[in-house]
Amino acid sequence: MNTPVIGVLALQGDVREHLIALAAADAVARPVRRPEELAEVDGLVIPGGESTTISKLAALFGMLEPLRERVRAGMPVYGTCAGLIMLADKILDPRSGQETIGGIEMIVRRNAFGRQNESFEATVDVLGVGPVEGVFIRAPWVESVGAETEVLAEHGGHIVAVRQGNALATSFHPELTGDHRMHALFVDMVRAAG
Ligand SMILES: NC(=O)CC[C@H](N)C(=O)O
Repeated sequence: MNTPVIGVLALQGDVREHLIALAAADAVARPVRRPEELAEVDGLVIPGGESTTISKLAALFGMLEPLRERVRAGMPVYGTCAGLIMLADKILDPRSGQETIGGIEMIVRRNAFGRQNESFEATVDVLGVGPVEGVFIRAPWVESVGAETEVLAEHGGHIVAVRQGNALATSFHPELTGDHRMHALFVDMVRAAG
């Protein structure tokens, strides 16, 4: 594959920052809102924001099933924060009616780091990448993972980065730091899948 085309799910959340980070990591990046747009990308980033809102809008825009299908078919996907929640097979504390795309065998806890610690930065050692500065904003953590899920990083004894096949997810926001190594890792995954 030459330059991979990577979409950023643009229903809600910090879309622009991901578009910039992907472009810096040598991908062609574009927003994706509709099934026709999803069909044209080689990989997809699901940004942070509010997972309940993203879930609602994905259903409203007729995107939930197309997203599930493409993830099931092996399209590389990277979820950050609320995006990680969207990739979980199970949410421990969902709002009523809250749906996910799924794809990673894991159970996640929303807003897990608690009120005292709603937003913070921490250095996180990511397997295969090294130490990165993680920005956590009302972040989830991963309570437990299945046999096929690889844990890439922990913070304070909690899982904050995982990978299963072509699906990557982090509790933190790498798009806010100007360090594009997590996006570069994902662009490599998209290239390898093509
Ligand atoms: N920064 C974020 O993406 C926050 C996630 C949010 N707390 C949620 O449950 O969706």
